[in-house]
Amino acid sequence: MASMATPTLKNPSSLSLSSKPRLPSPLSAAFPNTLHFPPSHPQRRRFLIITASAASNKPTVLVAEKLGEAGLELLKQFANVDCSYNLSAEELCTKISLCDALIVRSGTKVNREVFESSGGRLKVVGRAGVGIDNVDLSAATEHGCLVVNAPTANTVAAAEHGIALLAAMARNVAQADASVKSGKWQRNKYVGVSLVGKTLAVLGFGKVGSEVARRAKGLGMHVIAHDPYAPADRARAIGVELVSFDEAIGTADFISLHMPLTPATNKMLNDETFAKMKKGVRIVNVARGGVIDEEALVRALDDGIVAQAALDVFSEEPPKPDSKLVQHERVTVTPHLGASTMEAQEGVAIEIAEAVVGALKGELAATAVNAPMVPAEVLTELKPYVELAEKLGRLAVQLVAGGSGVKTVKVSYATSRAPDDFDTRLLRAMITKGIIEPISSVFVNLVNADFTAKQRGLRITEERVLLDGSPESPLESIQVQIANVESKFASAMSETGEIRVEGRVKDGVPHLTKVGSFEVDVSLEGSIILCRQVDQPGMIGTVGSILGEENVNVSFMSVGRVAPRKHAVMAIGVDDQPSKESLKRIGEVPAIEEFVFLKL
Ligand SMILES: NC(=O)C1=CN([C@@H]2O[C@H](COP(=O)(O)OP(=O)(O)OC[C@H]3O[C@@H](n4cnc5c(N)ncnc54)[C@H](O)[C@@H]3O)[C@@H](O)[C@H]2O)C=CC1
Ligand SMILES: O=C(O)C(=O)COP(=O)(O)O
Repeated sequence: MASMATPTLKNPSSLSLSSKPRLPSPLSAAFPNTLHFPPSHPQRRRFLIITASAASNKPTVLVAEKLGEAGLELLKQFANVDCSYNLSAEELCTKISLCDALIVRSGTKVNREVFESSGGRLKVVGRAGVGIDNVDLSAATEHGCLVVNAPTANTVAAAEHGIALLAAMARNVAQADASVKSGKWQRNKYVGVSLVGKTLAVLGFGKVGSEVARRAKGLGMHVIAHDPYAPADRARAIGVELVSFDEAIGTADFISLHMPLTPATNKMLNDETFAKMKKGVRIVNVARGGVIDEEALVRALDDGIVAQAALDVFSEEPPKPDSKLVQHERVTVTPHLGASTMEAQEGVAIEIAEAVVGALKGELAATAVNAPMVPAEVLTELKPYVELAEKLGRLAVQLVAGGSGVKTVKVSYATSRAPDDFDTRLLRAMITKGIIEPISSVFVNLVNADFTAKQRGLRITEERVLLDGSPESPLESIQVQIANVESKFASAMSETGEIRVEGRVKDGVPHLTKVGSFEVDVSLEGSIILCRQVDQPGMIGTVGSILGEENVNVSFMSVGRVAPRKHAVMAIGVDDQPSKESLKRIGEVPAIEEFVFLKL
């Protein structure tokens, strides 16, 4: 009849490291893994050893590629900074297990092996730049590692380099320079073409693409663009017409590439697409080498379809010295210099240092690449609900009878906010965390919650119950139901056969307000004993005095009943864990039909 939760359950309070102060950020709940390991977790042991030997409890940031001084200074105020450039893949994998964060540019492959080698310690990868094609985002997400980038500080530098290559290519600057330096004076050989009046097709009309377009218009070019996701009004605002891909490549005298490298853009320019281009087209690539099939480009150059190309980026960097493309007479090359101005590098370094420090503090970075970006003010507002969500998940899963696999969870949010004004991703992640962590060794955070749920075959469906009234508070209540399982506390089952717990936030504190079909009201602090009893006088006193005799402090008691003198559920909040003996004594009270002790 009476039952207790398994002793292996983890308690969030046991997750915090006493040697490491809790960070003051209100958002640390979203990234509890940045600070907390349960006592049994191997990572905790390693962490303690490292902090002890480092004689400080600062996190360690590995900076694997050259970063501007201002960014390094920011990092050093918060972390131990290890600047180790030119690491081999093997060295990186060895070092990474001692690091909480890694900062790279485009020259470091942060692949699955890196995340696996980190042993769970790596919390954040900062890409000091835009393109994150060198970071295995799936592996990062699976390992609960946040990836942030610095998306704005090098935009102008990349655009200026695109324009520099465009002009240099059209006037054969690089070839003529090499010729003069070799003692020649070939004025007729290096006659160029003019830019004014020519059509430039910008492929990828994002930050860099639109800055290139703006500058090209200043040079008197007719600019068109192709970007399936760009808003037409942004293009119109700078006098650029958005056209189809075929129209762009079919009418352009010059093509400038500015899309990210993704499976969809990989080798976008290939034999087939070169064949659709205007004969004599000139191509600039400051995006990524992989968006061009480089062998096809050599063929297109040799066939006269492409008159010239100017390339800052290559599918393999550095390219082989004898690469036909690099050595081609009509190709101008630079060694991935798009972002390399003094100004951009200082800006990027500050942008990435701030993002990495913020993430290590448990804040959500506005430049998160593999996690929902939730604005800081929304997070502050949601904080008590985040806590409520995790605790309801923890309670619900502890009510499941051993052996029943948890597969189907239904979450209902009662809110008067319109759907587009109420983002549930953070709450869903925390419910997932609450459900999964007590029954596994996996650590769940906002980054890996959906992935972990999917991997475990846990299906979480969400519904909103729209309430009338003022949308001042984001949420009235959260209900978590687990279907197709048995409960070790039969009274937790709803009329429709699911384990059901419901809670709300009162004065900023999460409360449990419903168990099964019983209304209760107990603040979700400490731990909880739920008892079902015959509703009769003196029950609160009886159980209270057993706990008092055992020196267990009761923080809250609440009784919910179906009807007077029938069954009632008593919820008792306790500060300390009662001994087995006191739980046994509670179970022996004749009027108590069942009870369960739940850790929060
Ligand atoms: N060479 C260098 O040093 C630098 C290179 N880059 C590269 O430039 C790229 C663009 O950077 P931003 O403009 O800052 O990024 P962004 O994200 O602002 O712009 C990328 C644009 O490409 C568009 N796009 C996506 N798929 C497309 C497709 N199939 N066809 C056409 N357009 C598509 C997107 O809708 C977006 O508007 C980065 O991904 C990076 O790879 C960026 C900075 C420096
Ligand atoms: O920001 C980008 O996407 C870039 O390509 C710049 O690369 P880098 O940081 O100079 O290696």
